[in-house]
Amino acid sequence: MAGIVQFENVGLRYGHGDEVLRDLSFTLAAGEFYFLTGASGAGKTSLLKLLYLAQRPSRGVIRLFGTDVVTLPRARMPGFRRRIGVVYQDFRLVPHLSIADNVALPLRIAGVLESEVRDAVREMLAWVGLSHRADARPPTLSGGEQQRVAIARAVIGRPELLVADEPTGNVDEAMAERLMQLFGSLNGLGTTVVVATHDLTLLNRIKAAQMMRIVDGQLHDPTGALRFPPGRGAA
Ligand SMILES: Nc1ncnc2c1ncn2[C@@H]1O[C@H](COP(=O)(O)OP(=O)(O)OP(=O)(O)O)[C@@H](O)[C@H]1O
Repeated sequence: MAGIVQFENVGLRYGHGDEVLRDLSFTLAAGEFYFLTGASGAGKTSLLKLLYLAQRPSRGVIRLFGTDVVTLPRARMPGFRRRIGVVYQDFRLVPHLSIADNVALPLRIAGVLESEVRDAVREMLAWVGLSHRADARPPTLSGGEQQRVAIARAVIGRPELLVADEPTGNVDEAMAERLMQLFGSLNGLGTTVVVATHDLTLLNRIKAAQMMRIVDGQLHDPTGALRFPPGRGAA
């Protein structure tokens, strides 16, 4: 399958510090499901930020949907970002909007008919078990509930690429299973999914998933190809 994301010798440093990501070269295939694992501080969030265009690399080439995004003019960034759903580690909900309006945001930005927006929001809130909180404001929700809203907002527009940073860090095991099913369904519809997590129990929930492990800022594979867990074989 075609590469939806290509990194070539990518490095990232913040300010004048040492590089926190080094020599990243890999391709993500369209329609695949990837887990990104690694110890705290290894660089998972930094790598995801490069993927969802919140950060530019200090060196190297990143191609997204076939386009070099490192040299992309700022004016073209929003068009690219709309093709990517993001579940931020800190949720980033809009505090003065209701839960339903937060979830509706990607569809409203895309100009979807209001009657369709309402149906889609109702369906999404039911999926994440929050139908009864549709009119609440984010600050009145628990951390786990806010995380579920963030997930509903990220997936509702069926993005081409979904990037999720510890998306089940605040929910119980049953909800984590349900959310992984949701990601799996989206993946079944063609979305490429990248989930960063510490939670190794998640990895077994998506049987066909591929693993990327980051160790101290480097993908743990000297060839730059994606690494698979022992016993699963190579790509
Ligand atoms: N904005 C920043 N400015 C300076 N250094 C940063 C910044 N963000 C991250 N870092 C550093 O980059 C390194 C990688 O951090 P990152 O958040 O990507 O790791 P992580 O694997 O996502 O960790 P965790 O699992 O704890 O979220 C760390 O050493 C961190 O201190």
